[in-house]
Amino acid sequence: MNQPEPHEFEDREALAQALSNRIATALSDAIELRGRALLAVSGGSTPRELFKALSVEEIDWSKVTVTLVDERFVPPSHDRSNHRLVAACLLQNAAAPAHFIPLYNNAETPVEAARQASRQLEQAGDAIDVAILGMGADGHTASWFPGNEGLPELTSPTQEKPVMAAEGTGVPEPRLTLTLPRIAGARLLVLHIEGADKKETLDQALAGEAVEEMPIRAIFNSDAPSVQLYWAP
Ligand SMILES: O=C(O)C(O)[C@@H](O)[C@H](O)[C@H](O)COP(=O)(O)O
Repeated sequence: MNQPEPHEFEDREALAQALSNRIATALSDAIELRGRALLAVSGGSTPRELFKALSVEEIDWSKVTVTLVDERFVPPSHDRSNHRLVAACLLQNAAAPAHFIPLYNNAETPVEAARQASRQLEQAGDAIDVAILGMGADGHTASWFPGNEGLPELTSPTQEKPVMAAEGTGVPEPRLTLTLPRIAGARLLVLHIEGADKKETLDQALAGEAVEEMPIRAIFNSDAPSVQLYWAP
């Protein structure tokens, strides 16, 4: 199992600032090299301050495409929508001109929505320049939930679909999620977690093997670049 490279901060504000600067530099480098940049962010509650810091970074956001690592199967007007969070906190200020690719769309089923989102993502570039992962207290990342019967497909190193539908026990709505090869292929892969409890969860994940119990292990078992771990208490 590959160990992450740790970056620890005294507080969450310092983390948000440092991580925002690092992402902005990586996006600028990608624009310089390839003329465009692709950023995939997670939702949930952790990244809110990071998004605000990132939204005022002075880079050429018109050349940046933002998408989601995962999404809840709800429209952007819903208060659990990750699209809504990103629109409110990240696609603002200097970042307003960025292009956004949603995973949720008007398709009737999550499977069809995933198919449509996959098509759009395939047009956005061969690899993600920066992917930011979060992690839940149960060891899930993206929408790869413990015990989900679709997990082997979502975390297969040979999965060709970039986006798939997913579910989790006790998770209120179906999900749409990037699959392992798309995330592991990111040029810069960051795990952003906060609080002592999540650090303990991560230590537990790094100490074991069973992906079905703690799906984040699939990342550390993969040939992803060294995961950059950003943590603050
Ligand atoms: O939509 C989501 O819920 C996610 O993208 C998910 O994978 C998230 O990163 C973790 O559940 C951590 O969530 P918190 O930051 O809320 O703890």
